[in-house]
Amino acid sequence: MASVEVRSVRKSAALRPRGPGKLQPARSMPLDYRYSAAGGRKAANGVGARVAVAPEEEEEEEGVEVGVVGFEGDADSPYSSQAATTEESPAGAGSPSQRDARWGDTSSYGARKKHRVFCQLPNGDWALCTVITTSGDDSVLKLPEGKVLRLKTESLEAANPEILDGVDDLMQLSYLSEPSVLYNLQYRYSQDLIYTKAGPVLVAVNPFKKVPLYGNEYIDAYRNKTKDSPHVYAIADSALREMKRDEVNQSIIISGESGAGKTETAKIAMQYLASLGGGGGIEYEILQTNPILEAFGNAKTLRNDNSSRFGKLIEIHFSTTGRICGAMIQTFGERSYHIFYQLCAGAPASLRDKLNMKKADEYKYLKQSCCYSIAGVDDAQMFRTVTEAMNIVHISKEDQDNVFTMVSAVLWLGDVSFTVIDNENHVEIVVDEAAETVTRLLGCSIEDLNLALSKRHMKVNNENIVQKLTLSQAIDTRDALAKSLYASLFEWLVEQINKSLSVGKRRTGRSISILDIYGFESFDRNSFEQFCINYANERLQQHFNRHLFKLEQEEYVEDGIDWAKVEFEDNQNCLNLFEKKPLGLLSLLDEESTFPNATDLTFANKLKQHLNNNSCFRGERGKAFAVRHYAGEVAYDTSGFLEKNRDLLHMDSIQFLAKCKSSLPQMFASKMLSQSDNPLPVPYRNSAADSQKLSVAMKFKGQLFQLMQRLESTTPHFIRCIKPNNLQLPAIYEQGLVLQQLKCCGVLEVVRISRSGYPTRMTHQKFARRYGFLLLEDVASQDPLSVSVAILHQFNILPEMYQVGYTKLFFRTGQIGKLEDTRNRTLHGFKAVSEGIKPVAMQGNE
Ligand SMILES: Nc1ncnc2c1ncn2[C@@H]1O[C@H](COP(=O)(O)OP(=O)(O)OP(=O)(O)O)[C@@H](O)[C@H]1O
Repeated sequence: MASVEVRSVRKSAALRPRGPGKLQPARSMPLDYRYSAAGGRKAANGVGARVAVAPEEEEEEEGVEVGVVGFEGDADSPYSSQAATTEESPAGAGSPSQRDARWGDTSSYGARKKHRVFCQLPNGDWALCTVITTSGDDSVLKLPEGKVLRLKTESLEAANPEILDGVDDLMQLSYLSEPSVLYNLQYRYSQDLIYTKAGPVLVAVNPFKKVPLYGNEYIDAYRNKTKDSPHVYAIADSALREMKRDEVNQSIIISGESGAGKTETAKIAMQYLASLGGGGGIEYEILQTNPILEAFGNAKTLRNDNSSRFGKLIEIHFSTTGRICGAMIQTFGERSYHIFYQLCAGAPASLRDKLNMKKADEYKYLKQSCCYSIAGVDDAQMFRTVTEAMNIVHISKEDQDNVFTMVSAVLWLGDVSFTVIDNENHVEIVVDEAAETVTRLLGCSIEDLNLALSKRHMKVNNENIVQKLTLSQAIDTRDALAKSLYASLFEWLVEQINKSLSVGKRRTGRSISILDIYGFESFDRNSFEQFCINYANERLQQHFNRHLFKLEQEEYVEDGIDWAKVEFEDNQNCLNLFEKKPLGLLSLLDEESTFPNATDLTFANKLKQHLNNNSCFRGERGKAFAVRHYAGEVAYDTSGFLEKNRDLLHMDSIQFLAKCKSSLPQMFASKMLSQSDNPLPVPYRNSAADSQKLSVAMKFKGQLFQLMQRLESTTPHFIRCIKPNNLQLPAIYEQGLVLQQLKCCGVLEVVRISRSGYPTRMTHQKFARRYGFLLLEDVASQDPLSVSVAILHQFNILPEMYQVGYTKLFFRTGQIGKLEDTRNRTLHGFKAVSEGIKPVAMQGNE
């Protein structure tokens, strides 16, 4: 979206911080929201169920032996034979076990002496405690810090035995309740184990400090498989292996809220791929795109000191030998900028003179935030890092100068001021240092600049007239020009980077794409930006659902294996609400944007008129409406929607750029003109209603569709980044905040389905071809199914760990990995691990 104002740099309404609890609480989520039974409502129950503990009772209970957790041999233990099942078990109404039955993981549960349980504290957090006694409906519990309290037994949640504390895959938890998951992640987080698997998904909790988990030693360990704990490296490694093994493009899809760690995670994944696939030098260039994109595309916001204001897909291409041979970056969305501060702080004297640079706090656009530095960041040093990175990705010195000239022009444009020349508030620009510097940097005359910013050509009743602009119109025109110059500059820069990384003829079609996209947003006030971001997240969620729930289960059914369907929340209805033609949110927005007399209020009324019966839509008072997103309900304020959606840079401004003598403005203008497929001759395309230019929302939708298409042809690997606190500080883990994010991305359902499902599959042919040589006999002439079954027997894969479908074998997690290890060891000439098997034939192997 080119809709973020330049003046929003480092602080703007759109980038306001998200304070604790700003995401909608369960109360405001859809009524049928799947977690409601276990989440917010229970908070009320838990707290309401509290009964005061009399001091003497406390005394008495203190005497009871605590601290020993004895689960072995206990009928209620998750380790008892019937409890080990992953199937849902019936449970008493309203009991925690019933609530958790939805997770399909709990056996019938009753609080027993010495059991560990979770109880909910008045602040809503869950605390792990020990049952001291149970009598009637109540249990007396001991909190970790020694306090004793009495609660209704039915408000308690079963806790897993100590042996499961901190397991590295949530799938291993016997009780998969919200408190268990929160506790497990917190347990690991407190030991700097920030990565945890949730079945196929990697959960990454932002440490907000350096953790000793990266670098060559770790990369080697994951490459050589001497480490297998959850890690971004492990995900990147799987992507690389699967790309080679299956000859299918891969994607690593990283999502999470602002400040959750997506960009860092993307860099860590790139680092691993560069290290394993590198050698030719291009990998270094790819890594160096990060400082450039961050300088021009990231800004300090109150939520994140280095917040990406754009989405990024980087496609890394590999040669047939598995070496990186190029990359391509696609960006989408809004952008704002560290580079202003870096240029002010770091430009060498000659450049400073040439661009007539001032200090950051002297520019109007930068003054508004009163925030000129970021703790721990040296802007001048960053400027040198950026220019060095530009050298590495082959952006010539001349082009670099042109880029910084534009950055300076944007800053100086903000300082261009106006004088009122008549009593109708019409204006002219003030010819001062600002105006003169802008004209020098862009290569135009003062007259041209004045004309562009103070007058507008209009077509009224087929007649061309020149309208003088009022002060506020002139300011808007100036800001729109600055914003558009910057947006064009960013786009151009990405194009140059792509040229430099271009794969050209070396392209093999094999690639790993890393997607770093802004997460779901819900603030007190949500505008057009949140509307677009949340729409994108609905699409991505559907991709996630499709791969982890829908396709997976469809495949089981199609292949005829024994499978009980697991329900999941499909967000198709919400996507329809956005995309349906002609009565979806986007179509209605576009239609209204083309009416000259339409206002944000008429738009809101139109939505209410047509969509009130849609279960995902709720009309609100005045200009507001709410959407029931998969992650909760968000209320949008339509103020500014139409203007932001039109986002028209007036033709006078485009023509002004086209006339400038500097090379970049000319290039930007011709691009803007070519992007517009308006049939009218240019001089007459003068009003918003005339323009056939794609609306911002439609452009966004188009980019999103392209992105989804690209992702659809890849095998996805998902990483969900979690922000443990809003303070950007280490060692603070806010349960409510973490839970909200886990809910937003359906982590618990994924674990549930993966635990009972068969995430790895392979056709009989491929399986026989790949592992057949490990059998003692010559299998070339046998049919693939018999060979497959023979392999399964040979390697003692337990019957509950796989299913044989019509066309494929389906495995529970981890089974193929064992076979793969054996295959690799055998291929490398080692003795096969399993019962002294030696290969007799190597037929059919790659
Ligand atoms: N693995 C990590 N190790 C150390 N610090 C981290 C890690 N991941 C994130 N951080 C810290 O958190 C900050 C925010 O991370 P990042 O910029 O990646 O968030 P983001 O999700 O991309 O946010 P946005 O959507 O606003 O761009 C980083 O600047 C860094 O300080």
